[in-house]
Amino acid sequence: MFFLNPILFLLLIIVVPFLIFRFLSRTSILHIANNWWRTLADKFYVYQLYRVPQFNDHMQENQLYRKVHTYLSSLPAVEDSDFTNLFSGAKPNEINLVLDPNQIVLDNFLGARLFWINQKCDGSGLKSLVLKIRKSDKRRILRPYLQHIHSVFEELEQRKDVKLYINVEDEPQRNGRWRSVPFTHPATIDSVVMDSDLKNKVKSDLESFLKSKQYYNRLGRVWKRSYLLYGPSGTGKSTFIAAMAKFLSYDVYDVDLSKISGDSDLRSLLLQTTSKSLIVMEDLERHLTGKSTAVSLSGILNFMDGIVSCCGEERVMVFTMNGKDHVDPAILRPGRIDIHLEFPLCDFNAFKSLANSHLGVKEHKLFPQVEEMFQSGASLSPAEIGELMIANRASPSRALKSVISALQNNADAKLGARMSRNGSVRSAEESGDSGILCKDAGVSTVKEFRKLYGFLRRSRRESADLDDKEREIGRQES
Ligand SMILES: Nc1ncnc2c1ncn2[C@@H]1O[C@H](COP(=O)(O)OP(=O)(O)OP(=O)(O)O)[C@@H](O)[C@H]1O
Ligand SMILES: [Mg+2]
Repeated sequence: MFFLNPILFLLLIIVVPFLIFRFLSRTSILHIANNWWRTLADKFYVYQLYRVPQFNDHMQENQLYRKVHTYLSSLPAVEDSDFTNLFSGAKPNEINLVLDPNQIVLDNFLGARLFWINQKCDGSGLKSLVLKIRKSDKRRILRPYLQHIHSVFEELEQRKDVKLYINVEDEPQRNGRWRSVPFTHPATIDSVVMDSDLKNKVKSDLESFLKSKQYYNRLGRVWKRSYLLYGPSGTGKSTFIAAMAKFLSYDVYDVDLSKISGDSDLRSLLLQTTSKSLIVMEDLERHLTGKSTAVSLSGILNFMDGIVSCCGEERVMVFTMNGKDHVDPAILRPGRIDIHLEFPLCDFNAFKSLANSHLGVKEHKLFPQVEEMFQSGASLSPAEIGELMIANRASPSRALKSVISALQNNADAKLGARMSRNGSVRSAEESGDSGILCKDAGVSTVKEFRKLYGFLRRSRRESADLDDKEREIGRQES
């Protein structure tokens, strides 16, 4: 008999349940049964709910929401949940998991089960995270759990990528006014061409700012530092801002004043910025002198003083201008602007740094000619020189010649401008309107012109000679 054979019987009671379990585990039946059991067990507990909204009534960002959101996104439970969103990250091959509206994430802490529900209110579009916790666990768990979220968030912040936030037009149906993208600008403070002493001073100033929380608190001052970067176009102001953000590992908030509807709008935008951020206002003097923004001078002064910032914590403000001559001195006073950094046009030293970084050239036979051009007063921005070098990087000689000819054009243009100014001075003299000072200035200017004009003719000749020589060498080589 089959049942009397003990070996066959043993095989049957082991193999059959194994096969059944294997079949069930490959389908969703076990998973469904497990979920039903959990739902049923949950019915026997009383739960308490805590809502963490993204914004308060004044549309100021709730920092706890940001912390919880970052914490939840890092949990393996998000990966294991039945439904979640996948987005490509800033780095190649990086995939980010992003919570779906109404997704529930389960977390375990000190033996307690906690649920987070990612809620989106349909009418307003505002988001919030709802924590569901058993009442019996609440007293034991809640405080240490929130503390745990805070510590994990701080740890994640150390490793996070920097973001660039841009303010958009007011869209009430969307969340907040800032849109963010990963900030991947390649500039570093070392890659920006500027005086090396100045560079080191800025670095140590930023480093000491980072360590000065207690100091600012003791003084009762907002923990912030303000920089003014000023200089002609293409001298590296925006590039330096990117380098500062990278140095500090701070997010960048780029305030576009033309998209702000008034002082209160500027204030509410600032309330939505976070600490550890670099807040940037570019071309400030253009906005102040023109009609490109609805923000008033006093709105900007309040913003600079940081009195409107919610927590006044760890913010570096950077303003840029092409020149500060026509700017209200109230803006520039100490305390509002802590550090003034000038970004000048290239001199010969800056040119040599650019030649080194862009062409890999430390010395060249054309350098003396370039130096003479700078000494005569010709100048170009690092952006202009850098572009010429990049375009001709295959041939350093060609790159340097194109820089020389651009410097010559610049000198010609300056000469032309001064000649025409001088002409108008002379006609004013002839009409008897000018004072004695103008005559003196006219005489010295004529001397300068002669010097510059003689130099230009000489340098053109030298450059032509060099071209001939190179052509000759080229012919001989071929
Ligand atoms: N000092 C510099 N060192 C290295 N690169 C520079 C420097 N200045 C300018 N550049 C290069 O020139 C380009 C333009 O520079 P950037 O936009 O930073 O100038 P800017 O001063 O902000 O000009 P604008 O006033 O017009 O906004 C960038 O690609 C940058 O790499
Ligand atoms: Mg710029």
